[in-house]
Amino acid sequence: MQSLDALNRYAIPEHLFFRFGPGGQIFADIRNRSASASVFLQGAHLTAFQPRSQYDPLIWLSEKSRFAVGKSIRGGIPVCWPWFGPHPDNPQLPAHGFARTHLWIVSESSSSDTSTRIILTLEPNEETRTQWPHETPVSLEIVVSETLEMHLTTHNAGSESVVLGEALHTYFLVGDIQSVYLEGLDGCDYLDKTAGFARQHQEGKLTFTGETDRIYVNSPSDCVIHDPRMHRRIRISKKQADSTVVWTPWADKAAAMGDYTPEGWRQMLCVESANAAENTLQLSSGQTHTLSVCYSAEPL
Ligand SMILES: O=P(O)(O)OC[C@H]1O[C@@H](O)[C@H](O)[C@@H](O)[C@@H]1O
Repeated sequence: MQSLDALNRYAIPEHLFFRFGPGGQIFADIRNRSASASVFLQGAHLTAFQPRSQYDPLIWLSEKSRFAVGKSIRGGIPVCWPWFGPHPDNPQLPAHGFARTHLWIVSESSSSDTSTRIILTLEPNEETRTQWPHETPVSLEIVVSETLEMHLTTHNAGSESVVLGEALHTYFLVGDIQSVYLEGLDGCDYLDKTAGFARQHQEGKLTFTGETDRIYVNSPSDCVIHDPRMHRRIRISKKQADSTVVWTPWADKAAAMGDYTPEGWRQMLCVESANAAENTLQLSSGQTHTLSVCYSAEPL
């Protein structure tokens, strides 16, 4: 674990500070003329992002989120890696992989008045090798400006190819889940987890009237959340991410999860940029892959 002293090498006056947050966990506190953000070292987990032009944050964080060692934070942008959902062969291993519950290290930072960049890295270690016996260092570059950019890069430094699943599991803040709609998935097939992974076909825009849990495959286009209550659209532009996971738990599931307030689920929608299901990657020895996403808000 990097000490606060070691981390302070990457601090930048006026733009990037390292602080202790809830649960005694260290996070990067980022601010510049365009935006502010928080990124926890456990999981390289961004928990807040707000452009200064916006009255409200773009990213949702549960008021009941746990901030505990080895527990994923509810909300923000968990990094699902190196598998998405349950492990393909071993149900004992944690859902969505281990990257979101391990400590990452900070390896670079830079800033101008309007844009701050931080890179966090997770190297293979004794603990990760018990779950994933592969030499695949991973890094997450985060650029905080009027937009939020994320680049998740995996390098296969081992001698054999690996099968990799991944997602930036982004929780967006919305005015009311029942009044938003999502565009960008028209014509795509999806696997519906609420119906035993039945394969379905999307026609038109997506609205929300109950629990929704879908992996849209072969869906590289921009997705746009239209939010009349917040008078904005959120655009999600991705590269090298062929799947889009759309998830909202609704009341009963949220209540069963233990880290939602009773009404919290109404104000979130997950649109996850992923390589999952049939878009899972095969990374050959020596190969590097980067999944990139840019999030921006536009007035309605
Ligand atoms: O509770 P977790 O592990 O953070 O997962 C939340 C949700 O994440 C979504 O990506 C999955 O499709 C859902 O099935 C899952 O419930």
